[in-house]
Amino acid sequence: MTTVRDVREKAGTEPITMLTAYDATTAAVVDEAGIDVVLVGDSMGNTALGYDTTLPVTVEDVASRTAAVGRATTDALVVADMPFLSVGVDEASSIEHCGRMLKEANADAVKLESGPHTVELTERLVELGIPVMAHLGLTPQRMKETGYGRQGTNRDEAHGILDLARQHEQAGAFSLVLEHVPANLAKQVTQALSIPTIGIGAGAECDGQVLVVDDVLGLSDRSPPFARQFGNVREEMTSAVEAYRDAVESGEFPADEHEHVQDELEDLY
Ligand SMILES: Nc1nc(=O)c2c([nH]1)NC[C@@H]1CN(c3ccc(C(=O)N[C@@H](CCC(=O)O)C(=O)O)cc3)CN21
Ligand SMILES: CC(C)C(=O)C(=O)O
Ligand SMILES: [Mg+2]
Repeated sequence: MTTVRDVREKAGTEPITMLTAYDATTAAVVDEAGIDVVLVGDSMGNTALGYDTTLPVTVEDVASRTAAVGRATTDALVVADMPFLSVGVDEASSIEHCGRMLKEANADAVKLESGPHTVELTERLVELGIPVMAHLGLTPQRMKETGYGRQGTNRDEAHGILDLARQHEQAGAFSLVLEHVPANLAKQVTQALSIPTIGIGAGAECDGQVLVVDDVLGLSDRSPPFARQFGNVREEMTSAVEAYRDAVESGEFPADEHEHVQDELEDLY
């Protein structure tokens, strides 16, 4: 069982591995492969749920997927990614939504897309016993405002990210995702913090790395420029489904070994 303490203590020692999963089958594969952290990402909006963005994803979507992932996971830490507007609107509903992930969905921690508005909230959640992973740089829930481009590309923006990183560490976050920022910014944030940084499109100097599992497997129709495809699962799936279709259409499936004949059922009429 990986704990938030294990993850925190890995900072500056061995690399932390994190991948998303949105269902029990995929989570079992990720867990058995020895990945440290399974993130039930709101990227399920773009992947499992078929939306164009993460914005329509609900607390219910993340809670039910987190519960499924948790049932299939024995070793990895399970982190629920809080969807758009589930936190930050007001303190009480933010705490309630995050609390549901631990109480109902059995998550080990929550991740919040962070900003100036999540510093006090992070402190309050941690105080209540809800571990928080922070997330800075590209925060896709703000895509209407920022687009999907690289963040922290000028000194002002970079200082803003470094500052917020420090504030979230101070507030008690146990780790920080840095998304789509220059490698030299991610390196300096990593050096400035004692909690681990987990990068996605943030260079090699973070304490860990995360990617969307569909991108890693080769399941996505579109992937960000920073992702790497490590397999061809979509091709594998396509060839299996086509082989099934061909076998049914040709009468080759089901064959004798897949059917059962009961003697006394001959001559029913
Ligand atoms: N499958 C998948 N993988 C992801 O990594 C991912 C999701 N979905 N959904 C949620 C967010 C969205 N992400 C994205 C999506 C697109 C770019 C991208 O194409 N960036 C280009 C174009 C920038 C622009 O449009 O301005 C770039 O060059 O930065 C980056 C991150 C990362 N996340
Ligand atoms: C890519 C990670 C960091 C994420 O937030 C997600 O998958 O939703
Ligand atoms: Mg997310």
